Amino acid sequence: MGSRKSGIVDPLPTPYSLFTVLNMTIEFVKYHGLGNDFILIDNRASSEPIVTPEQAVKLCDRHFGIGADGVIFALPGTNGADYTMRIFNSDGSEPEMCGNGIRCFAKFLADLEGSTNPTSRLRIHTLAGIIVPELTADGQVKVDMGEPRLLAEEIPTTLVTAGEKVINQSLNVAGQTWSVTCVSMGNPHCITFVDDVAAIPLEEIGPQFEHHPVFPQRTNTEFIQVTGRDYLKMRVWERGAGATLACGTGACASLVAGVLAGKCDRVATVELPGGCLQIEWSHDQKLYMTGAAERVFAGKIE
Ligand SMILES: N[C@@H](CCC[C@H](N)C(=O)O)C(=O)O
Repeated sequence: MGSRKSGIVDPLPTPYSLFTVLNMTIEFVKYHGLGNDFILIDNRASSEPIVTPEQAVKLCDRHFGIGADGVIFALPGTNGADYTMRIFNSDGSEPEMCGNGIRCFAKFLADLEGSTNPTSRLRIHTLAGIIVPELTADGQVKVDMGEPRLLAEEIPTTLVTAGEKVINQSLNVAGQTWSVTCVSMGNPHCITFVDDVAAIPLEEIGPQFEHHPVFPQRTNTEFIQVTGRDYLKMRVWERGAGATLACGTGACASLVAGVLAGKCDRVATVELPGGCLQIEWSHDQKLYMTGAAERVFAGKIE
């Protein structure tokens, strides 16, 4: 930015205020789930997000905007659901689902509705289907995340032929062969087990997994170190958001991959840089994720 190389001057960023970008006043609340942070917008008066993907990129900017991994909209429910959740990643792309985001969403709705009922369960319509979060008595949120999908076309990936599963398949990334397992939680995940998660050069290899040609819709990538049959350490490179402090769908997908590989039990703690999630792959085949979601602050762009 603004640097001089061989006589070419790169343009400096054009200054902007968020109000000029949006051209309207917007109220928002910032939440995080284990440091995976989101701007929540009350969009109940309209069935389309009131912010465009391009505007969301600017809201998420950590230097010129509010700063977040994504923007989440609370829209009216459809097909019998109580609400609809839509989300834009910080690069403006729209994922099907977000695990940490839906816990924040449940807290946001409780705040909007003034509900403190610890047993309230909501049916939330997402692009990954109906997801059911529930506020627990200890202030956490437990989410019925639905069933994982394992077929190549459901991920989607071309790593194996349609109808097959990707379990411990070789994938060449950054000149290295990785053994990967792919799981969809509505959104795509590529999981690889490593001896030491701390040693993974995430910023360097994360983008190479994300944009690998075998993933036509890109992918989220999880690096997992198994430290016990009920304890996984995870680092994540998220599609459309980069290295984040946590990923709820990624933690669920990683537990499934661990069970399929015979490396862990069906109930485990997943430790992420931002904290821990409790994940269960129940015998009804559904994933249940339990963890924190915290309100950070409320604001108004004007
Ligand atoms: N952080 C989220 C996942 C958000 C979506 C992801 N970046 C994608 O594009 O699929 C989570 O907690 O699940």
